[in-house]
Amino acid sequence: MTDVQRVGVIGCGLMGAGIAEVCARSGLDVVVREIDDAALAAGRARIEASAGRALASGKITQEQHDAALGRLTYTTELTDLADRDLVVEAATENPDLKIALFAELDKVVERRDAILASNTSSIPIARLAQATGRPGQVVGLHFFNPAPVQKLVEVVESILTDPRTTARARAFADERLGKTTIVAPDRSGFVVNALLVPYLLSAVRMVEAGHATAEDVDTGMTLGCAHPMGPLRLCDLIGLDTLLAIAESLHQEFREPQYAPPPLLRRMTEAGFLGRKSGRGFYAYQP
Ligand SMILES: CC(=O)CC(=O)SCCNC(=O)CCNC(=O)[C@H](O)C(C)(C)COP(=O)(O)OP(=O)(O)OC[C@H]1O[C@@H](n2cnc3c(N)ncnc32)[C@H](O)[C@@H]1OP(=O)(O)O
Repeated sequence: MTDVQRVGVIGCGLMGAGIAEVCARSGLDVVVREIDDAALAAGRARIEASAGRALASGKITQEQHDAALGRLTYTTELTDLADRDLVVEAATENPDLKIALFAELDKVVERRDAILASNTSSIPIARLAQATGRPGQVVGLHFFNPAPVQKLVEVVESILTDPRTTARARAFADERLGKTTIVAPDRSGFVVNALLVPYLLSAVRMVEAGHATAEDVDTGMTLGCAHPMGPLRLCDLIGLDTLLAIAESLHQEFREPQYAPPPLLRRMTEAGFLGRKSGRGFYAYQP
């Protein structure tokens, strides 16, 4: 059984918002922390839009919708996470930022056996753990986008993680959030991205080389292989900046050409074509 009741979520971008929503819809008390008021308001709007969508499609009742939103508190102060049983960090994929956050969290979170988790998809959990005085309590909880829809959570155990923390993190995600967990190694890409990213990068290279259009690649994979969405739409959903960060991390770790980010991915990211979240990636999106 899980002993987690009070959850903190750091970062309310694509992933943080989804994770906070999943936790609130599972009956947990959730404090969401963002860096400033504007980011907080944007994150809140993201959560409310997604919960509204679940309500409109009949997935949840009006009562469940209202109760879930009522369980969320928004703050810009990290100290408001002091009484949390579990914190999931879902800030941008910047190692220095995350290391600094874990060092601060270590000072702030009062319960010494609280679980300090990261949703990182590319930064070693052991590196984050070492920024704290309780490395055994640090674990990866890697959700998939959109978090309210995708059933999987990778639980990433570092060489410093106490196996009891892994077991508690799994119980939390399996029993409390109703997800299915797999235990993944603390190496870049874990399990899913190690397989998925070379495929996505291959699709970008195909478009870059003029081998096929984005539309044709996507139609090929949705209708030919029954994938729910084609690889270029999926790049746009993940965010091209996030995909670039993951590819760079995989390439740095393994030095294999399959992980090398194609120049087109870099140029698009530099130009601010980040996919759905910026309104333009391989496709254009309505705001
Ligand atoms: C990069 C990493 O580190 C890890 C990753 O995240 S890798 C990315 C993993 N994700 C994927 O591979 C996504 C693959 N795609 C899909 O699963 C689906 O295409 C999709 C769920 C995104 C959209 O599904 P769809 O059938 O095309 O669209 P749609 O009918 O609008 O949505 C299906 C359901 O998902 C829900 N949904 C879609 N997008 C959502 C979102 N952003 N937030 C919340 N719910 C969402 C909808 O409400 C809908 O629910 P109902 O069936 O109850 O109505």
